[in-house]
Amino acid sequence: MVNKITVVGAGNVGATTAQRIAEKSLGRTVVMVDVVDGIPQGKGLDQWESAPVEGFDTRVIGTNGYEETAGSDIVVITAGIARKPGMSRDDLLNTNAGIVKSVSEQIKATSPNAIVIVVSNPLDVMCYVAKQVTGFPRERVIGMAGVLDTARYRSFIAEALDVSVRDIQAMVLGGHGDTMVPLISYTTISGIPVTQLMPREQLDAIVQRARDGGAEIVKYLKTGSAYYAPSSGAVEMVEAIVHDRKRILPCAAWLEGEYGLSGLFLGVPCKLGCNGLEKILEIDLTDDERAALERSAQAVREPMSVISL
Ligand SMILES: NC(=O)C1=CN([C@@H]2O[C@H](COP(=O)(O)OP(=O)(O)OC[C@H]3O[C@@H](n4cnc5c(N)ncnc54)[C@H](O)[C@@H]3O)[C@@H](O)[C@H]2O)C=CC1
Ligand SMILES: O=C([O-])CC(=O)C(=O)O
Repeated sequence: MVNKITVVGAGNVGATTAQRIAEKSLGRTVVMVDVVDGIPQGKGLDQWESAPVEGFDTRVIGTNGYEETAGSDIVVITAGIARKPGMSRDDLLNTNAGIVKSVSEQIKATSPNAIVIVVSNPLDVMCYVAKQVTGFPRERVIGMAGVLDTARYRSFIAEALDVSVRDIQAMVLGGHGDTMVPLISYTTISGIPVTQLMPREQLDAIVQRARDGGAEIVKYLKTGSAYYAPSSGAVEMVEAIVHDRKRILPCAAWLEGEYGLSGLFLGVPCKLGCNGLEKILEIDLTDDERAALERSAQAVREPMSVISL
């Protein structure tokens, strides 16, 4: 385990992330920070009181300031507003850019060596804000979206084929929005190409459902967006880093020429280990997949261009 993991934002995603980190004993201490007085303190205490039953020794604390977060090994940023029915993730842009900017300034000042995992939406642009404001190298600013989008895609395929989710290998690349790029050519069931087990029409419907996966939950919840699967996604990345697993996971990474793209965050296959982003894998894509990735990049560049930092 590492010494300290901070989760900024003690709302739905943040609090669930903190509890999952504690239950997996990934850090000696988990610090939850939020601007609302009492919420991180109350949730942190409540989580710590679950420790004797769950059997973890990770101390969970909540605070409104950054003193207790000083020297964190990993910081997960979940601060920001969530969308409601009828909104796109880009509708959160201005509000969340301000929030992620102020959070990033605090992280830079108090945890200058941290690896930052961004969750706040619109994800790819918020990663850019965090990287610009902290000035951290790209190895230490990584976005969570691909793991979630892929988990949704995998869960739908497992359900349709009535097989274990464990046996579905897949990757969803691109931005975390309507233009995300599920890679059918790399989707296998224990090594068997999915196209051998499912008619193309059914697969296309699953791809579309995965793309709309966030909106599907928003429609049900009405007051906010998904948090169980998103927190699982963030914690899978934390775990890969804490245990130096060298996992290959789809994450938002700052591109410097990979896939012919530069100067933006986009979901690509990444190797995660104790140094954070250790490598971006450049895999072969079909012409359609490459074109879809380029469209997705364009959809990230547009909101990026209107924010001022
Ligand atoms: N990347 C992804 O795949 C996903 C991203 N999200 C995004 O994560 C964010 C959080 O979602 P939820 O937890 O459901 O929202 P929430 O509303 O339940 O929690 C957000 C929390 O952030 C806090 N906050 C606001 N400003 C802050 C600041 N300056 N410092 C610290 N805390 C601050 C709020 O007080 C609130 O407790 C949203 O932007 C949402 O769109 C959610 C799910 C998946
Ligand atoms: O849909 C949203 O706004 C939250 C999110 O990013 C997701 O659940 O994929």
